[in-house]
Amino acid sequence: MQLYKLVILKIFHSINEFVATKKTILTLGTFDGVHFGHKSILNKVTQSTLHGTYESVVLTFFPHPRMVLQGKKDLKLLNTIDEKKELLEKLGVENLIIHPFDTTFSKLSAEEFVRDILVEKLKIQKIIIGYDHRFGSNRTADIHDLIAFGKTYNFEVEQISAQEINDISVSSTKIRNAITEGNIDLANQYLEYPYSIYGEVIKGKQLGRTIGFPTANISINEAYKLIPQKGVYVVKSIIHEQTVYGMMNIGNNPTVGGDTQSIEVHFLDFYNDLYGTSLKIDILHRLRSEQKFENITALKNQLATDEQETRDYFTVYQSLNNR
Ligand SMILES: Cc1cc2nc3c(=O)[nH]c(=O)nc-3n(C[C@H](O)[C@H](O)[C@H](O)COP(=O)(O)O)c2cc1C
Ligand SMILES: Nc1ncnc2c1ncn2[C@@H]1O[C@H](COP(=O)(O)OP(=O)(O)O)[C@@H](O)[C@H]1O
Repeated sequence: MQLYKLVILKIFHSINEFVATKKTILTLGTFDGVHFGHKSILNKVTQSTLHGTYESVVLTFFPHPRMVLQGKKDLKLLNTIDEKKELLEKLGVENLIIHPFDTTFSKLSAEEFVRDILVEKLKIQKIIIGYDHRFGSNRTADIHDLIAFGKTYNFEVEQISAQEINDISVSSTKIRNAITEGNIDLANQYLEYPYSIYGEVIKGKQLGRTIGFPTANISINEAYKLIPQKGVYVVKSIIHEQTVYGMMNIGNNPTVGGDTQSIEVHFLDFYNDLYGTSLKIDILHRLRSEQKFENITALKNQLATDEQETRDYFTVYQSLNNR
């Protein structure tokens, strides 16, 4: 049985901010999605610190090294930093260091990184890391070097096997691809939680209310957040502590001549003003692709059908979740 310690995750925005009070058990990585594969590594870290002799640390970099070193500004990720914080806290991680990756940092030699950062600053007792991890400027050092440094500087290295690494990288990519293709059910299976978006409700064209389907237009702050394929989805949210169900469209609203992409949710049996509210929207299931209708009446008819399908979905969903 897996034991968990209730922790409040401490966040550090740089390695320099972190002050170790005990020796640490550390892992290093992006952990995009914090899916089932990542959880097996993170559980190794938290289980090793369960008895309080050591403290757990996850070291991650933001911006993502690929954004900095390869100029990949269009890199899209499953989790925003805030989402990742929440997911790591649930797993019982005690410390998260989000270090700003920059070119100066990337120029540290392997030995400087190990000696000055891992040993001196982060006080590692053990590092849990993939067998293929490379580090130091130009990625010169590998796991064998790390094990050798461990003997010099007195820390343990626990390797994650090729099989486990393969599962993890395949699934992060698989989940991103599934979401890009609109296959949200598959993505959610891999994630073991519903993929979600988070943003503020902003003003739209004020058209929704005139056709009987007001929609909260969601504005997402993080340009790097992966948005699912255009289309209509069944969603769930919590508004003022109440669970609300809804249907969401991601698209350009071609029927009303839209050219920019919007994300809008019509909540069922809900009648309040939401402008300025921040909402987390859990995306549960895809209903259909976005279509250009002949006229507004045809769009309205389709929305009524979508509403019925959404209600049917939640009838089954509730009976499964109340068992
Ligand atoms: C569940 C749902 C499905 C939708 N599907 C379509 C669609 O297939 N084609 C389309 O042009 N617009 C679609 N819309 C968008 C409507 O055109 C949009 O809600 C309306 O233009 C109101 O926009 P507003 O909130 O900016 O006033 C959909 C909206 C919702 C909530
Ligand atoms: N059931 C509902 N679902 C979504 N928004 C609702 C609902 N009822 C009221 N609202 C409010 O109405 C607004 C949407 O109305 P709408 O006419 O579509 O305007 P806009 O184009 O500005 O989104 C939402 O932002 C929210 O404040």
